[in-house]
Amino acid sequence: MTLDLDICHRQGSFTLEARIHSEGRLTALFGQSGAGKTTIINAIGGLIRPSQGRIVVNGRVLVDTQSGIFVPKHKRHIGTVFQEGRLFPHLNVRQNLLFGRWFTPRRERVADFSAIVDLLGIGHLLDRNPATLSGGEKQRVAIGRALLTDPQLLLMDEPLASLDEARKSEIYPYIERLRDEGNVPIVLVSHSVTEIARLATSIVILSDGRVTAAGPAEDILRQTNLFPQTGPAETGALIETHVLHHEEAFGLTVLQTRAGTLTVPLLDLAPGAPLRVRLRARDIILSLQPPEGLSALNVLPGKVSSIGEPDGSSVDVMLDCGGDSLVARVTRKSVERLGLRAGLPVHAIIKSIAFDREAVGRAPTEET
Ligand SMILES: Nc1ncnc2c1ncn2[C@@H]1O[C@H](COP(=O)(O)OP(=O)(O)OP(=O)(O)O)[C@@H](O)[C@H]1O
Repeated sequence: MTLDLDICHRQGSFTLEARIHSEGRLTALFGQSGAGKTTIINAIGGLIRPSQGRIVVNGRVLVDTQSGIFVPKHKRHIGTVFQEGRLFPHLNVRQNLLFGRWFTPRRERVADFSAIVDLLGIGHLLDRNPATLSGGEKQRVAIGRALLTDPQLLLMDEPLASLDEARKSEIYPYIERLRDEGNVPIVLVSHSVTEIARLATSIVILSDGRVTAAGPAEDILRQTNLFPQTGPAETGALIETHVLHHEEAFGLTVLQTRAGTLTVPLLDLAPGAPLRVRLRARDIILSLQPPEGLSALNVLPGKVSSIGEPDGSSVDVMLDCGGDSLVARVTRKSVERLGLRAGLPVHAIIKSIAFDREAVGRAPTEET
């Protein structure tokens, strides 16, 4: 899918001036409260009319203020999922799911009800009333309802914001499947680094109504300075791995990366399954020698590729570990003490705490 958006919109004292080009299957709009994320979603969905500019989805012009084009909301074929699922309380789950269909002419109905129900794991909920569902279940039904309208694009405005961490972890795999198998590109609004690291293929960062950075998720997340609020704590590298084998006696799974293996808590996946692993910059320690007598199980050899600008007492050290780009956040003092410089061979020691559940997700599969 391609999304081309170049708009200017004023609302009150706020001005949005955003230009976005994305080919990602799941494009995350990330930024602090008030940055303009929802305004962009509303402009794409047709809820607001931008003061100026163009919006083109998959080559179809939805808005072009110069030539007076403004496709109305109901003709855009765009599905939206909001923070609160907004299910109809008087309809059961099946009726909620089918509701969206009523607005799609019969000949244009392509979405397969059972396939969507299976994808989202909501088959057992069909006769239930929304009031009896958990927050995560409600959101899965809301996603299903949006998909059944046969959208060409799915907008998700902080769909997980009202859920606790456990519910979020429960729903991530469904969004990953949707991203990889659903054939509907997604634009997701989020202000959680954890969420975008897990789900996004492309990231657009917004600040005060402007795009401050945009690109493939792995390129953006490595630049911890782009995330001044949460960056140093949460950002880092995304690497693609696959399951090598399990060590069930120890409750562990061994993953293959380009530079070596990583051992993580046992995963219920077959050998060969592709995975995306987030390695946070703050969870990586550097050593000049191969470490010995250490409890950490994960050590990847590599070399320093560059050293970032200091940020207070810390600095980001970019590493090349067999072709995987990692980033370690260390103190300036360590840089000096270890004599770190581009080209120097090092060992990246990854703290075992780095592998909490939400940091290990399914790797986006190639678009077909
Ligand atoms: N109808 C409106 N009239 C005037 N100002 C508005 C209107 N709607 C939104 N704004 C302002 O526009 C700015 C951007 O709002 P927007 O909802 O797009 O931000 P956001 O990045 O989605 O924030 P959040 O993460 O809090 O949802 C904010 O300063 C908001 O107060």
